[in-house]
Amino acid sequence: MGIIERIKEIEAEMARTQKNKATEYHLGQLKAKIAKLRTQLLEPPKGASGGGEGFEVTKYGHGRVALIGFPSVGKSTLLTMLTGTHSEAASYEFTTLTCIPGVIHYNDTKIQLLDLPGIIEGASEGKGRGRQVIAVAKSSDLVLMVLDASKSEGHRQILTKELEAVGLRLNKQPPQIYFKKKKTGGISFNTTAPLTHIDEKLCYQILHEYKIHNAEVLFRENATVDDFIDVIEGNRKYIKCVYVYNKIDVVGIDDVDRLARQPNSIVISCNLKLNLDRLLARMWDEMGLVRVYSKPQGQQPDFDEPFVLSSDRGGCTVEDFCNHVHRTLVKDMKYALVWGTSARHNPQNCGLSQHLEDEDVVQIVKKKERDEGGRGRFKSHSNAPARIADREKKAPLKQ
Ligand SMILES: Nc1nc2c(ncn2[C@@H]2O[C@H](COP(=O)(O)OP(=O)(O)OP(=O)(O)O)[C@@H](O)[C@H]2O)c(=O)[nH]1
Ligand SMILES: [K+]
Ligand SMILES: [Mg+2]
Repeated sequence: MGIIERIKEIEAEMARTQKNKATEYHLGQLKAKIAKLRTQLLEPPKGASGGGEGFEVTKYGHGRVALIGFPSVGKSTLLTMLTGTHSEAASYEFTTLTCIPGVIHYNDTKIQLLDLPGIIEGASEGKGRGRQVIAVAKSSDLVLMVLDASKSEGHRQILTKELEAVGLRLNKQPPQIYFKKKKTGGISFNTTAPLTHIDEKLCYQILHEYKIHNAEVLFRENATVDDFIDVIEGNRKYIKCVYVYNKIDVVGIDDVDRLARQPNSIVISCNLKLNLDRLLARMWDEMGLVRVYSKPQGQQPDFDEPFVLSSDRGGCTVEDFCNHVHRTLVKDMKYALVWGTSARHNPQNCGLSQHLEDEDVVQIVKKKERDEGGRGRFKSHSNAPARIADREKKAPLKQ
């Protein structure tokens, strides 16, 4: 029997099994069995080299966003509208057959947007080009799940399930569970929060299923069986997802209103160019990018060329900023002067661990240099983002 058939069989058994206290342990074990099989399914066949032809696109810009959705929901139309890069759009399904990259220029940053072939139910098991498409989704910082506002609302659940089946976790934080395999010593089980979904015995059973007999387990939150399995598997990818309902030009206002109120959702129409600005702003917010302007001593900062940091990737402390500018800067820094929302007063004298916020201005004072001690001040720069100009009015940027 193949892996997919075995997964189906276990799923059927789970569906037959009533959920109650007596079956809880058995169900937990079945969940672990499925998770193990799915992981096997994802392993590339022996001797295969990569696989996803046409799908390996080089990363570019400050972040990557993938367009995921059923066929003909308008992914390619959207890519063309947002990036100006043409991607063939047509009324028949599977118009797009590979990964088409485009670039969004927004807030002085560049975001790579990837158009992809449509995926269908069963994608996670290799139907269509599902596996390659999902691999691209996994490599992204944000998924835009494009949905057709006029089609079944079940599509959202089906696609979410497909992505979860291959280890993607949408709009979720990693579970607060410490887990470490050991060589000896048996299982040590501790918890700092009351557990209502799982108990020690069930944890042991799941670990047994994984043939793990020595490990340290610490639950720091009221996590579920699924959370625990995710932590054991360890290969989960936690990624943000915005559900984009396109084609609202063909549905009634009541439907538009209902869809717009779904969690993490936005409604748009490519045909009528409706709400595309809001989509861009939303995307920007979700990416959590932090623009930092570098100020050379005694000069204006260059407000056209931010250094772009990210709290999700690489971090956004003064140290991360230094590493962006030059690899020896951390070593040479005496302290940093920071203007902006992260500063308690302007400028604040900061160390390497200071967390920077979007549109902060940073001057690195090197060990050998003497800081200018309040000489000169910023003139508001013609291209300066409004927030910085405002801030300057309130608290002039000295130094
Ligand atoms: N009514 C309406 N039609 C749209 C809208 N956006 C796209 N379409 C149409 O939907 C059809 C499919 O668009 P595509 O951009 O090819 O969709 P896709 O998701 O890239 O499709 P595949 O590549 O085949 O998966 C085309 O006929 C588009 O003109 C919209 O906002 N409203
Ligand atoms: K199409
Ligand atoms: Mg397409």
